[in-house]
Amino acid sequence: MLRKIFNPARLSRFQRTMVTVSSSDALVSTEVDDKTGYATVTLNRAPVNSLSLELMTEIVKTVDELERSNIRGMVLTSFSNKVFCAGLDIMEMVNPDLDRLRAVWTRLQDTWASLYGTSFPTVALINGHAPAGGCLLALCCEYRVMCNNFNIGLNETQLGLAVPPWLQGTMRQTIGTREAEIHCIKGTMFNSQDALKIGLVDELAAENGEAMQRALHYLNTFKQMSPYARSATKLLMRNKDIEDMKRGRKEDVERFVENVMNSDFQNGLTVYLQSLKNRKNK
Ligand SMILES: CCCCCCCCCCC/C=C/C(=O)SCCNC(=O)CCNC(=O)[C@H](O)C(C)(C)COP(=O)(O)OP(=O)(O)OC[C@H]1O[C@@H](n2cnc3c(N)ncnc32)[C@H](O)[C@@H]1OP(=O)(O)O
Repeated sequence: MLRKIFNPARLSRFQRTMVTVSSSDALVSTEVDDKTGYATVTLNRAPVNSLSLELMTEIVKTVDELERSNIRGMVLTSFSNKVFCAGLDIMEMVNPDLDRLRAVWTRLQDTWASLYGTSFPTVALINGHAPAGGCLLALCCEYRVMCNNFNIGLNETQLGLAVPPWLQGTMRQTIGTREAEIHCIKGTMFNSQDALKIGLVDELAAENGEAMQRALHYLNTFKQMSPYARSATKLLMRNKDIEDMKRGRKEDVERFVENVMNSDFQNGLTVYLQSLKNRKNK
């Protein structure tokens, strides 16, 4: 069954919808161009947009609001021109409170489902590094434009985390089964050129302005197309994955909690955090 379908009857409402901008201290800010109907959603959590419970809650809220306002497309990007998103906030996993840890994983599932299942077209403008959960955000979008000289990939296994089945599936869909298996297991991080070669991203750009032009070009390809046919086709392709995730979500949360509470994982995390700091001090 289709979960959400673009409703052309609601278009007239959209045409009256004007520019929306969130407050300057918001974790996620949104601007809608009233001429094109395209929203630019900017992740705004300094320094590296790591996915805390609060940031993920804002992402889900933003996508839900955009879904209700009938925009014609969305570009997801970062305030920083160095890091698109550094993945899950590692601090959420250090000696965590169990209820909050469960909420974090549940919200990551929600973030994936809402971004992956938008009726409108989505482009990730990857203007910085995108490890793990950062790569996940990009994979949820339909199209990926990446700036040169950054890294992207699902490096969870390098951190001692297993990649959940729904995230593996999104990777499989993007780069194919064989490559997804190899690179999820290895936890490969790709530089921009290699990410393009393997199909993890669709286009490269020298800088942000060019990346935005390429992102808008993708959105413009749907200008003359029936929004109904477009979104119905997308959702018919994606809804089964979302339903599958929802069916197994409780077990998925418990696997994550077990993984994180394991003492080897906690020890590894301390070493990993220290290695991040040492790298910085070099
Ligand atoms: C079968 C089912 C099993 C269930 C189990 C499931 C588990 C699967 C999990 C799958 C989902 C996703 C998981 C994740 O996302 S884990 C997080 C992975 N992220 C990383 O490894 C990124 C680490 N960071 C970096 O590599 C670099 O910081 C980066 C390249 C992103 C940027 O480098 P840069 O030099 O610009 O910045 P700094 O390294 O100096 O960082 C600035 C400060 O930010 C802190 N930082 C960085 N990343 C994170 C993070 N992810 N969380 C929290 N904090 C982060 C860093 O320590 C610096 O802090 P200080 O200024 O205080 O030193």
